[in-house]
Amino acid sequence: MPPAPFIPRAAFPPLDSLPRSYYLGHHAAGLSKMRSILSQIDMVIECRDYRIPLTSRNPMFEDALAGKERLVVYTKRDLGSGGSKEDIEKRHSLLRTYHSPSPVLFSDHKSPRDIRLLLSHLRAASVARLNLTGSHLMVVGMPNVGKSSLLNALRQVSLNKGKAAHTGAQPGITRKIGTGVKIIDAEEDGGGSAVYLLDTPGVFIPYVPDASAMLKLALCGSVKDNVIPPFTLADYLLYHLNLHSPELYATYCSPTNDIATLLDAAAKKTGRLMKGGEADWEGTAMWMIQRWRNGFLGRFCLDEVSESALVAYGEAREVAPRSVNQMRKVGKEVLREKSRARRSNAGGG
Ligand SMILES: Nc1nc2c(ncn2[C@@H]2O[C@H](COP(=O)(O)OP(=O)(O)OP(=O)(O)O)[C@@H](O)[C@H]2O)c(=O)[nH]1
Repeated sequence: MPPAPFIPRAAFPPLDSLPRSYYLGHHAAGLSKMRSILSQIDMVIECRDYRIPLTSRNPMFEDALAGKERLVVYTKRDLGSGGSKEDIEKRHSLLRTYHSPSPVLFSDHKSPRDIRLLLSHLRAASVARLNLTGSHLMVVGMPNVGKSSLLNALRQVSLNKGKAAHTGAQPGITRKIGTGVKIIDAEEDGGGSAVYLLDTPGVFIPYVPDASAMLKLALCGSVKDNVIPPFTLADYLLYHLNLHSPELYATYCSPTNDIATLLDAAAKKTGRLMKGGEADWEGTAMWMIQRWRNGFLGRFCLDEVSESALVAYGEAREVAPRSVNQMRKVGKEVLREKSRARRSNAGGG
């Protein structure tokens, strides 16, 4: 008798005890500073992660930076662009319509073509502004979405200059708003004034109401890796790998819905063993998550981008202003709670 076909999990088990916040002091301070300098800014570039186009939206930006010319850039395009050309074009077209009238661009920071397209958009917008003192732009987005990498890439391709901003694989590398960095030189004969870009710290959402959204954000690196246990995150990754193709981990084991089986097999194969020969689950889970983040374990989106998903998302957005206020309240409470805990730790120890 042939073996029964493998059936992936249709849903990830609910995790009520999962942390739902990663709102830090420098996030709140960064957002407040952005608000205070907004009048000096001509355009906001809002970065979102291509793998989670809906989940990486931070409604607080829309609230705090409302009324400014806005460009949406989907970063890390290369990490989510598996699938057919038609599928990718359909996804892009849906996202463009969804954000209209704000323009939308997709970028891989290592693709000179993507960066040149972005530069020509920024140059055209700057020419239209007729601003003799130069255009001043600000890049915003969730932690680790790729803001500083984008700034460096724009500067490198446009001016052939080295890194101006620190980047890293963990969130929170940029913690303060510095000064604008030139990314486009002024051109003579009315060709446009110089363009400066201001990097900002990533800002997380004070409270993520949906556990699966928290898992997606953590898997994409918006949350520090000690917030969600690596075993849970690897299990969530396995859930998505199975929805795409169990072939993605075929070098380690046959299709499975059991993360322990996959971690045991991968640990054995890669030598991630502890004393006594037992598999190092935590180390192997982290290694597997990094492999996916670097594009070596499938390149796919975690958010579904379809007409119906966008309609459902748009309906949820209708209530956004109220939720933003609620989120702010929860965010403040989270910060208060943290400082209370710090004080009582200091007092007790
Ligand atoms: N594959 C790929 N990786 C990217 C891309 N853009 C950024 N990265 C990587 O993503 C990680 C985070 O990039 P950063 O530019 O530091 O992110 P950030 O948004 O400035 O982070 P914060 O400091 O938390 O605000 C780094 O490891 C980058 O190399 C991209 O387009 N493709």
